[in-house]
Amino acid sequence: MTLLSLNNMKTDIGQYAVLHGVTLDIPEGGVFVLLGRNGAGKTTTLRSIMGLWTPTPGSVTFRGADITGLHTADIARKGIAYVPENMGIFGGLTVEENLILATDKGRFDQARLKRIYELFPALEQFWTKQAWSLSGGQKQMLAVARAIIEPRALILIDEPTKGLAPSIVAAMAEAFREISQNATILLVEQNFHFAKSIGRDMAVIDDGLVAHAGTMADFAADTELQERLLSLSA
Ligand SMILES: Nc1ncnc2c1ncn2[C@@H]1O[C@H](COP(=O)(O)OP(=O)(O)OP(=O)(O)O)[C@@H](O)[C@H]1O
Repeated sequence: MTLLSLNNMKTDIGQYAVLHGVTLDIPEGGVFVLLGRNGAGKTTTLRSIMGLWTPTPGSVTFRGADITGLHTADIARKGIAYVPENMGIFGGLTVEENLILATDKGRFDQARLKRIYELFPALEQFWTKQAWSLSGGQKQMLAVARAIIEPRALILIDEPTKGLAPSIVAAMAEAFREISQNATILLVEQNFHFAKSIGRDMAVIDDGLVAHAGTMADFAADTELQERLLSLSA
């Protein structure tokens, strides 16, 4: 079943046309990966879904309802969370404060909190530490934890592995597999090996358009296509 549909999204940033008509269906469940070269329009696609840019023309349909042009907070309340590339955490606040601010009602659901501790034990360990003092990987874990502190159907995550050590990347992959049992993850990722290890479906954005969409297994097996669309050799 389709969870999110992007229909001919054209997004301008100031005077620049960045997306030229992105059309894509994201099925419910699992990890869907958006790949593409630098500057292709992946972040702009996530921001257009989240109402941080408004596609004109074009539309975003979530669970069958048109959410184009809604305020970001209203889009979040409909069940979409966003982990931006800069992570959006508050360095001067503790881990606990960062998480409580991400709750809907200013209090924790203890069962969800327990699950977050299981996924990311470092967050329990550093519960009272200010976020600036965490490592890069721990900050990323906090950012993802903020996105799942309330039940959300769709979690948009922008380049979570950037600059992280391989052991942290592996832990992140494990966490994403777990999270995607109960939610859909739309992941922008430059690390193709990471993307390949967790993605079920995928698309490549190139120059503001969807250049390819299909299963990750098929794409991973097609080195010629990878080379053409990503300039990668597997
Ligand atoms: N605020 C902005 N003002 C002007 N141009 C922008 C702005 N944000 C993005 N762009 C331009 O839009 C294009 C797409 O950017 P976007 O961040 O969506 O790409 P991306 O595929 O996510 O790439 P990257 O991996 O480098 O983040 C780029 O050419 C970028 O320079």
